[in-house]
Amino acid sequence: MSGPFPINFLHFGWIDAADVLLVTVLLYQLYKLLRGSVALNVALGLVSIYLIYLVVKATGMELLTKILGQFMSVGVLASIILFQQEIRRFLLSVGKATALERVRGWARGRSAEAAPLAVGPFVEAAKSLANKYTGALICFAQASDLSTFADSGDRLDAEISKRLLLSIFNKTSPLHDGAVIVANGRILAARCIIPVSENPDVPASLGLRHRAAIGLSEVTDAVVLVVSEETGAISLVYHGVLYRDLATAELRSRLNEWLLKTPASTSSAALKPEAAA
Ligand SMILES: Nc1ncnc2c1ncn2[C@@H]1O[C@H](COP(=O)(O)OP(=O)(O)OP(=O)(O)O)[C@@H](O)[C@H]1O
Repeated sequence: MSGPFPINFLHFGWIDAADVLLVTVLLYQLYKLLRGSVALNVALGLVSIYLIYLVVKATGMELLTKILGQFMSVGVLASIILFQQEIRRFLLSVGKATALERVRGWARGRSAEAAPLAVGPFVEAAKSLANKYTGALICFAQASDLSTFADSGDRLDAEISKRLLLSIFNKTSPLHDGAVIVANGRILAARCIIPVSENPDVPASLGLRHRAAIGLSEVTDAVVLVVSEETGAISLVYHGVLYRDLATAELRSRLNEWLLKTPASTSSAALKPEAAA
């Protein structure tokens, strides 16, 4: 095949160029996913063993080739087990990027018009919780399906009310630990476990509650509200970006803008997003 790069002994065509480009993009995405986590070191270890295997095979060292060959034959299975968290996050981010997920969200009737969400109870509850230094984590589902995370907790499927939110996050409540998931204008579940961000750029001062909020927003389009137990600060996280220490008006404005798609009021222009990603 004649191609753009005629090398005497190689037939390097446009398809090969596209192939190399796609593999490069894939490897870069994998690197971005693993960067900063121990999984990157494990992956580098596996790649090194594979390279050694290729060298010993080419040089004809039979015994070592056999031993490493056995190792490589279970390598795919071992990688799936070792990297299950990373593979899950990768697949979630691929799914999130596809238009299909939006269509699914539309089909579930989750559009703002189909199920208008009253942000008032959340704003009021966040204010009360913050005043009492009670921690809270509330995830608002949009197009991405959060039912897997809801399954990790206790299903409620309850009507939204400030009183219920305060009861859930009350420190003596058996439901207060973990996250509340809100979907289709209902409180879907409480005590849910959501993915924790492994982004090394997240400030060390932020604990697990904030890291979990950032983590979920990295792999879904959910909006996450966090009330800090330590400082009483109210924050929002959206698409991996943390908006810290919000005043009530700013909180309401952002929730309206992101969940109900109504334009932000002028007060929200004062927001200083703190990049967490
Ligand atoms: N993966 C997770 N999914 C859901 N909830 C979580 C997760 N990780 C931590 N949490 C919640 O966060 C609480 C721990 O918060 P921690 O003090 O570590 O975080 P923080 O960000 O410093 O918050 P705060 O400012 O409120 O102290 C846990 O008790 C639990 O309720």
